[in-house]
Amino acid sequence: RRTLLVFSFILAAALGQMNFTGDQVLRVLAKDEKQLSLLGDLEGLKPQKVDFWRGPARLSLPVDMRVPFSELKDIKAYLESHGLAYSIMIKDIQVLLDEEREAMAKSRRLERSTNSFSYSSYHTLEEIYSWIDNFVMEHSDIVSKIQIGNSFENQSILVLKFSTGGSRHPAIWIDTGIHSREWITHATGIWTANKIVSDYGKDRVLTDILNAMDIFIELVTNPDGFAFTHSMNRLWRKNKSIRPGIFCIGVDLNRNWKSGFGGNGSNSNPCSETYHGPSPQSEPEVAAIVNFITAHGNFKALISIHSYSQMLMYPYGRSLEPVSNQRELYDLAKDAVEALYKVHGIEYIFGSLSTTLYVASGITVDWAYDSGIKYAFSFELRDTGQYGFLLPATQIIPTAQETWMALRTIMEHTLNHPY
Ligand SMILES: CC(C)C[C@H](C(=O)O)[C@H](C)S
Ligand SMILES: [Zn+2]
Ligand SMILES: [Zn+2]
Repeated sequence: RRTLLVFSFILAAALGQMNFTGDQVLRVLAKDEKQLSLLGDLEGLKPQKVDFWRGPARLSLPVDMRVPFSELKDIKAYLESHGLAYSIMIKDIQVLLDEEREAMAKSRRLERSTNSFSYSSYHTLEEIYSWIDNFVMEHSDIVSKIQIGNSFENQSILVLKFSTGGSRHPAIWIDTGIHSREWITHATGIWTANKIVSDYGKDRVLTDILNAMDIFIELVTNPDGFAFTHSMNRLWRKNKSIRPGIFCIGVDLNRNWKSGFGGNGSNSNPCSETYHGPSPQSEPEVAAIVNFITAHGNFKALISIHSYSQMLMYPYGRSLEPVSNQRELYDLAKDAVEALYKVHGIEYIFGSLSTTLYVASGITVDWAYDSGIKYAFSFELRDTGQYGFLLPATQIIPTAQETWMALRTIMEHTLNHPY
């Protein structure tokens, strides 16, 4: 077994999988705005000096940043010279990556021998796409698969439709994996899809929802980036688009939407992790969703799932100005996080995006809200930084179970408050 493990690492190394040995995630607490902007100055440098896992937001929120081993000395000197206090959240990224890969290899062997899909493991793009085909075949009475477009690298972009009939039921949209490194979100989406077909006809609330509304789930919203996190760079966030004369790859798909495009909290530097792209909906992965939701014309709720931080937020991200139904969204978010807390005691904070996290422009939920979808939410799943994007697979099912109760609360409210 050890030899197999060693072999797979050698193979991965040979195939070019990036190595993060010695990389650390530092947690920095800025004392004042000056210090916060000093951190911001580290963003988008080439070669990359730091990779923000939780970007500079507000003074009360810590900044988490991965520092490549080669930059550690300089960055720590930079922080100390400016009196920026920091702690080491993760002292060697590669250790966690090795554990993650080992868990996946073990699970894959088990899945092969039992010919069953493990909902408590992470999977590759191919494994998820073949799960989708089996899942749709097994539950063809209620689930169908729709291809809404192709990614930049020509992967098909797939959406699961859950419907009990009717021509144009009011609909609910859920997307996971728009940021490819946020692996817990795809895994949560897959478990949620299975939960819907398992509970329909048993859970009164879900049955009422599905008898009156359709649910659409896009599990791999950034397929190119997701494939890249398996093949080359586990911490890749953006899509994989390339353009002549631009020397960094990828656009942040959560900054490429029309609403507030190019505003504060998005970056015009193509090397930045929050690069908004050349124009709104320039990315096929975003354009596919815009076209699909606009053509359907009857979506009543949209939920875009990210990680990490344990937050439930609603528009706006682009400005501090409250949306018209702010009170309702606040109360609904409160109900949802209470339902989530009851499952495993996990605490979420909630509120509008710009006031709870940071100002971010060109984001999914602002576009949804401005398109008339009054119930628009963005989740940040577990955890709060101990593992960050490298959340162990043992937490997949607990995370999905608690998230389901919040999703169900939002969907129930949407059903009971037609507009
Ligand atoms: C809704 C937004 C602001 C979520 C955030 C991001 O896209 O930066 C995630 C934490 S990655
Ligand atoms: Zn994200
Ligand atoms: Zn209500």
